[in-house]
Amino acid sequence: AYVNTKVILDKANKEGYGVGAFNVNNLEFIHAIIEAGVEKKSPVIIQTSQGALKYAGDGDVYRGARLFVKMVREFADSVEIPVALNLDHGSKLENIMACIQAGYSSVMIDASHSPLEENIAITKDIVRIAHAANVSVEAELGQLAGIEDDVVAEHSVLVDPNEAKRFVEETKVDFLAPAIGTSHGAFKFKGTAKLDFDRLKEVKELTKIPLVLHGASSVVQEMVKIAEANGADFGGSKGVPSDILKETVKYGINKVNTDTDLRMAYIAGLREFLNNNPKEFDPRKYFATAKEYTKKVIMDRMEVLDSVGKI
Ligand SMILES: O=C(COP(=O)(O)O)NO
Ligand SMILES: [Ca+2]
Ligand code: NA
Ligand SMILES: [Zn+2]
Repeated sequence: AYVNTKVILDKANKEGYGVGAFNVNNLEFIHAIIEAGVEKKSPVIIQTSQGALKYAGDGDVYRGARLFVKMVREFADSVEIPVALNLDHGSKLENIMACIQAGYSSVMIDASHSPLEENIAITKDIVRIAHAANVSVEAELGQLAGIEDDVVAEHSVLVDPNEAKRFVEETKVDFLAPAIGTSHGAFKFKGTAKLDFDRLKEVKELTKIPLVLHGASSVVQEMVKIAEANGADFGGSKGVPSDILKETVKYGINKVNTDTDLRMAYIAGLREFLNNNPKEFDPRKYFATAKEYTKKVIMDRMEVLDSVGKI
């Protein structure tokens, strides 16, 4: 069933487990996510970046938003598990409005690189507009190192728990993404993975709402190795280990943003298939292994997050 993201995350918050929020750019990744959710009887959040709207709409973000709602709703309405569709890292009003108008379950307004007062003001406006259309809202406090669509942050700026309390009270935002040391992509840590659990615990204590972990991919080495055995060069890649991910869920993370792990699995399957099947040119064949590997890492993640059976 197609649901509001709040339905999925309020339950996860109440019962203390995590739900994967999986990024997609095309139909094939939607297949992997839905199949994994059905097999594991797990809720799923499917999400698209602003770039995905442009990509799927072939340059038109309004068309992209409508297309994703139609594709996701079609699958969601044909399965029992709860499925939500979220705009990830919305920063431009045009993309946020396109998604609200198209019927997304939720939108993220990411103004975390702006001063606090500005982030509060913008988020307040989006919450008012989105709630009027029964769409829930995610916002972010602090900054992840690395690149977010069009914003480059040299280093991460960790969340201030007291700012988080004020932010949630003033904006009435539904979900909050506190920066606690992760970053996007496949190269998250130079040395050992270390997140600021104390800040996370404080943010949860002070806000009580569902929290979101960005940059949460583990960079599954099994997939990295298959990709590298078939020509990829992902040297130095490192993500959030599963045991650390479990700790973040224990301390209050409920939405776990996962993009890189799906990309790694997909490219591993694609490279392996293409190298082993020089005569094949049917996309339904050469995308099959890629989907299977992607579905596998999603199902494994549902076990780690403890969202299995939670429908
Ligand atoms: O935060 C993410 C995804 O992070 P990863 O690169 O770790 O998958 N999307 O908003
Ligand atoms: Ca941000
Ligand atoms: Na998001
Ligand atoms: Zn993110």
